[in-house]
Amino acid sequence: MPLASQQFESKDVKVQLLLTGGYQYTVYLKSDSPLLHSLLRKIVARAYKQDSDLENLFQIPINEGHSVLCFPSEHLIGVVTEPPIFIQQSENIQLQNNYIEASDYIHIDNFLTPEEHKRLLKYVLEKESDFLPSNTSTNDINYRQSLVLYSFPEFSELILKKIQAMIPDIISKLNIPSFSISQIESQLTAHNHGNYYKVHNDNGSPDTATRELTYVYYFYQEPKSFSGGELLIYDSKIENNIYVNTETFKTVEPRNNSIVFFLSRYLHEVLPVNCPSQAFKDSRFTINGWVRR
Ligand SMILES: O=C(O)CCC(=O)C(=O)O
Ligand SMILES: [Fe+2]
Repeated sequence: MPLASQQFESKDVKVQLLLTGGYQYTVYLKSDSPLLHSLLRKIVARAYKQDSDLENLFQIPINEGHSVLCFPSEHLIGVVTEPPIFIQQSENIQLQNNYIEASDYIHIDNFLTPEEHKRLLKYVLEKESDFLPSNTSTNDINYRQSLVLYSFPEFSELILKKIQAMIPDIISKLNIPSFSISQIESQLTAHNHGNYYKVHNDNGSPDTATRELTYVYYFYQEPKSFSGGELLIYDSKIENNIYVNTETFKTVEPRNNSIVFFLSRYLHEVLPVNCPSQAFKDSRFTINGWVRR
């Protein structure tokens, strides 16, 4: 049972146990504790009617270890966690410990026509003063450095239409279950000298949980005036029932006028960009976003 998280630091979680007969108990567990994961696995097993080799008896120390709460596992009907822990309901529900899932991506060149590409570059340079420093859902200032333009109506419609038309083919090439699209988000970014985005996934919080696919369209002015800025997409494995990245990854070169698609749950990062001129016009530009189910 993969849990949707990547930066899963060990921290306290308030866990309310809902038992048959209307009984409720609140316990505090570490987010990476095997007991918490057993409780969540039990809920998933119930949901998917997969009762297997899971624990039959829970014994949970309470009152600072002076008492123990025991109950048969079939009496557990739900858990309320604070902060929220979302269980990723994916096609990989049977992934086992030590199984390595190789990441996959589709990279397509010549996404825009030369004329559209030229127009987009001109547009972006005119909008330089509207770009804002980027942030992350955790507001960690050292996690991501780049500039973002959130509104670019002159281009977003064109891009979104093209992407929407490509999705059935992308789903088939990535060999993932089909889903109906509820929304396609987009933003425009500029990575200049020293900018980066550390390892993250794109759907690990409650408000991003329905993101299925990430796309990134790369464009820049020729001759290319930066190096670096490669996108690394990590392979994943399940460790203590949590998705974590392995040491292995695929490297995506941010080729001019190309677009890449991959699963939003994959861990990925943008390596630092080296742009000696530090001029905005020489940035590594992207239009990127997410296809939601
Ligand atoms: O710029 C890229 O290559 C990826 C950006 C990214 O991962 C994101 O914005 O979530
Ligand atoms: Fe991302």
